[in-house]
Amino acid sequence: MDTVFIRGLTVETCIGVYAWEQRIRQALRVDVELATDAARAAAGDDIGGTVDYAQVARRLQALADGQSWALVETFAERAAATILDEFDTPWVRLSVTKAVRLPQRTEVGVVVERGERAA
Ligand SMILES: Nc1nc2c(c(=O)[nH]1)N=C([C@H](O)[C@@H](O)CO)CN2
Repeated sequence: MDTVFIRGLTVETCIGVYAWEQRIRQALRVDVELATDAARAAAGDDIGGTVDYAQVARRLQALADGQSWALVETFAERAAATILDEFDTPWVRLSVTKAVRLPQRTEVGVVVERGERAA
């Protein structure tokens, strides 16, 4: 199985379980891997034969812009479902990372994997 990936995409959204977090926007780092057939795309040398990672990145920012969330899990789940629904891929792994103070600056987050991964 081949993958297209996006690493280190920063999106801003309203996210957090505390009331103060629902009044601000915070940055999330999103890393995405999605299944594709790189040989098919390469044979035609055509963006139509693969998933356009630029379109995926724009869609994820639009999702982040359009709603507020309590949990990073919720954003990750919705982002994975959106990719499977709207792009030509059967499988996605998506990692969402948030910077917090615990009390020192720490990265936290979640990884979800959805769909069927071909052999
Ligand atoms: N499993 C999770 N635990 C926590 C989350 C979360 O989204 N998933 N969120 C918070 C707070 O919003 C925290 O990030 C504020 O700094 C705490 N635990």
